[in-house]
Amino acid sequence: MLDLLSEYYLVIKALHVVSVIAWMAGIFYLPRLMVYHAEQVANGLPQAEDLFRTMERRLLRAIMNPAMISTWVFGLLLVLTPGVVDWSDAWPWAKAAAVLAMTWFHMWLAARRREFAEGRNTRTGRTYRMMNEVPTLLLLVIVFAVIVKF
Ligand code: HEM
Repeated sequence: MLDLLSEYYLVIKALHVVSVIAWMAGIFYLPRLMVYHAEQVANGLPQAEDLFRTMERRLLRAIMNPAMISTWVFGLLLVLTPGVVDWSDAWPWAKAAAVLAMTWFHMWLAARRREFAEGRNTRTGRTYRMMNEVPTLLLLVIVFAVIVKF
């Protein structure tokens, strides 16, 4: 099994990066949709709500959830590959903390999506704009961790 992981190391890493790109695309786009959604409702223009709800549901279910799962699966396979992660370095710990925070952010967005779907959103467009900065900061930590390997 470990031999197989070593043999397919680069293929698994490529699949990991492709999954990461799809996950990040959604994680940046969904809060943006929520900014416009919250502002439309606040401005007394709820006509487009059904469209926003459909876009938010499809983005989360069809792209973000599968992409998050495959990022985790391929990432954990990389962790299990002999010689890839040395836990006495700092970078795997920094990356693990940032990846857990990214997963929490995904869950936070999923909970907000449910509120929008049920007409229970209480947050303003400004809040979603500010929350949009969270994945940017986490992405910086993750990419520096895996590339610079401090
Ligand atoms: C979800 C849990 C994750 C796990 C368990 C994980 C684990 C790993 C591991 C072990 C590597 C191999 C490092 C190497 O070959 O030296 C790797 C590579 C990589 N990961 Fe992750 N990762 C996860 C999520 C993420 C996320 C969320 C991002 C970006 C937002 C990301 C970006 C990358 C990149 C760009 C590489 C390639 C680095 C290189 O080839 O130098 N990973 N990941």
